[in-house]
Amino acid sequence: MTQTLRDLHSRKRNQGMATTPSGPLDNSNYEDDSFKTLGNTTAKNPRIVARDVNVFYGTKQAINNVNLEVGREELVAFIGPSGCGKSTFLRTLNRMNDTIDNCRITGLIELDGTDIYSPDLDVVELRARVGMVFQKPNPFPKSIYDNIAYGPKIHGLANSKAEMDEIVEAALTKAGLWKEVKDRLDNPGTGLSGGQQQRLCIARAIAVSPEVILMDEPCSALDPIATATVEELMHELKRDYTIVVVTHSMQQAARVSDRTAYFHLGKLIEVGKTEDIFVNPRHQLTQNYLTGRFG
Ligand SMILES: Nc1ncnc2c1ncn2[C@@H]1O[C@H](COP(=O)(O)OP(=O)(O)OP(=O)(O)O)[C@@H](O)[C@H]1O
Repeated sequence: MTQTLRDLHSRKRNQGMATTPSGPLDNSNYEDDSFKTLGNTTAKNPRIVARDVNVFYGTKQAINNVNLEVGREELVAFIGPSGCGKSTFLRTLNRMNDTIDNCRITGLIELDGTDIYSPDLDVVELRARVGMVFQKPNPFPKSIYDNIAYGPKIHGLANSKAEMDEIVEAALTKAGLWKEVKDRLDNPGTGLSGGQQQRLCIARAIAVSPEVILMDEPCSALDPIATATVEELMHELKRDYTIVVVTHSMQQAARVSDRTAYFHLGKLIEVGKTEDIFVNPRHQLTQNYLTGRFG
């Protein structure tokens, strides 16, 4: 069942509570070195653990001392004003920032207890375990079948054509696309609609059996109907995968996520159950963002 902002607020009203925060908001200055993220940054049974993470582009600091855990079978949304560091932090989780020349990261990020920045870690394998879906659907200029088969081929996941067929069908089925494309697997992936292309990219990530799927504004190039389909899919997928999604849409965060993390100028200001963040934000900055006072 998806939840909407209206659901969250009406549930609150039905409980006889105001929809404005019940307690005084915290105004602590996030620029102070002593500032600590409000809310519970830990997760039961964490799959991802980030400790004291800082990210620099040259001399500019984009992420400042972020601590966060993400649990298995959990969908966490990153929200916050443009430029606050959501995408930068997301990219630290599968070392996509490695591709940016002047980017430097300090701190610790673990996936299932393994330091992903360890020098002997295989980054290609890491990016299969932590897949990524981007803002703009980016299918390869290949057939629908080959888009999915590409990763499993590289990672040697199939011993025969029959096994590869099974992987392709399973990934497309999980991404809710099989029925729509099963009769045209040889057609180019780029010929699909925007929403279908995005589901193809999700299927491509799934095909290499990841543990985590990172999504960077996955619906921002999609129309509302394609967005709804992808959001439904996110709901389905969180049963099997840990998902972290960056979104500019507060409605989307409210609809799909279990926990929400609010970033502001490189700091993780507040994190908590999505319902709590939306109905009872604890920091003034979070409330300002949620009520549209900035961002
Ligand atoms: N490759 C880069 N080189 C230098 N600075 C960068 C680079 N990428 C991002 N930044 C800067 O780092 C800060 C965080 O950017 P980031 O893209 O992570 O924010 P964001 O919250 O995802 O923004 P948006 O919502 O607009 O996508 C910004 O000040 C941005 O200008």
